[in-house]
Amino acid sequence: MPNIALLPGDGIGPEVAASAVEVLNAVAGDLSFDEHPAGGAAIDLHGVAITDEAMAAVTASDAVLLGALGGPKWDTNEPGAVRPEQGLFRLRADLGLYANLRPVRPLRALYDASPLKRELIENVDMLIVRELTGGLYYGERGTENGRAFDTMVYTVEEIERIARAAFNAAKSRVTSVDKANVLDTSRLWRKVVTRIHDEEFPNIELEHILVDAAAMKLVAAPRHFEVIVTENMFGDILSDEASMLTGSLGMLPTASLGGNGPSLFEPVHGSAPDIAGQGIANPIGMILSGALLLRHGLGREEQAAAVESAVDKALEKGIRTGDLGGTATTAEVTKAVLEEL
Ligand SMILES: NC(=O)c1ccc[n+]([C@@H]2O[C@H](COP(=O)([O-])OP(=O)(O)OC[C@H]3O[C@@H](n4cnc5c(N)ncnc54)[C@H](O)[C@@H]3O)[C@@H](O)[C@H]2O)c1
Ligand SMILES: CC(C)[C@H](C(=O)O)[C@@H](O)C(=O)O
Ligand SMILES: [Mg+2]
Repeated sequence: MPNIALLPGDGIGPEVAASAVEVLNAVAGDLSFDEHPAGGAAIDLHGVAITDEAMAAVTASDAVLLGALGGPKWDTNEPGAVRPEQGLFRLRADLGLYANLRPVRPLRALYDASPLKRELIENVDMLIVRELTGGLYYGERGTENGRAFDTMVYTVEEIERIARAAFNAAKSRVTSVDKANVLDTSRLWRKVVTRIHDEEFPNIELEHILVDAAAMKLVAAPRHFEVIVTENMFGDILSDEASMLTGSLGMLPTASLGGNGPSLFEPVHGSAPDIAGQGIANPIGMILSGALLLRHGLGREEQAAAVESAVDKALEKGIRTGDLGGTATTAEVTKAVLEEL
């Protein structure tokens, strides 16, 4: 019986996590869920964003399902203060999850929900491979004497392994996104990605694009992209931008892979404090994260595909939450997906 560590988190996290659990239980009857507070919920209870006990349970689990962490209640500008996001950083780092896969597949039923023209997004099938345990998020930082600093560090080994993850995921083309006209880390990134390509993946086409131009091209010609590989913060920003090809930030799932233990699955979106507690959050990004958990976390391709197909069919029938221009509640969308399963 696979044991799933469930970290619903804050804001809409628990609302959408409940939907994903319902769907996972419907498609796979043999999962057990072991729930722990994380983020703001853990700060309120224990004063830390994730406890050592929760980390031990997570480490011993078969896969981790996370809702979202954070919110205005715990926002502070005090340097060194405990913040909900620290729970996320500890999970990613301690589990060694350096490869964050963010698939962007606009569904036909939602072409009209995107602010982009239909002819631009038709047949887009993109994967953003975001480096997740390096760069600015994990560099030395500080605030002192009226100045603050965050440092961006990448090692050759960190770039090699994320490059391999991207080339392995690609059928024909990888676009590496950097800022090599400015940053030393990006110049190293470009050099290492090129070497891994030339030595190990010569049959895949490799191109390099600067991040500012990539941000433009993502909305001007999204079909151009198959696999995008990029450093931690560029990947964070570009994936929220890319979510609008699908109609809403609430649509995108992610898989964080690469460690020796369990992998972690969470939607791209955050705790959405502006709509939390109303039962109107879009649960699809979270439900699709459950599908990625079945596929990458438990090796259950058939069950993963069944969830994805149920989501497609439910949306084809017209049900939508407010972020997609509809009026359905989280529970109604979840029920519609369950009916298609
Ligand atoms: N992985 C995570 O846990 C994660 C990710 C991103 C942000 N956050 C945190 O969440 C908090 C809020 O951040 P934010 O407002 O910048 O980003 P957000 O992703 O929470 O919300 C941005 C906008 O998108 C909407 N939205 C997001 N998900 C939605 C959904 N499922 N259905 C409908 N609408 C949805 C929100 O209502 C909001 O208008 C912050 O504390 C941030 O640090 C956490
Ligand atoms: C909450 C925040 C720290 C996080 C990140 O930047 O990694 C989120 O935006 C994400 O995309 O998972
Ligand atoms: Mg983000």
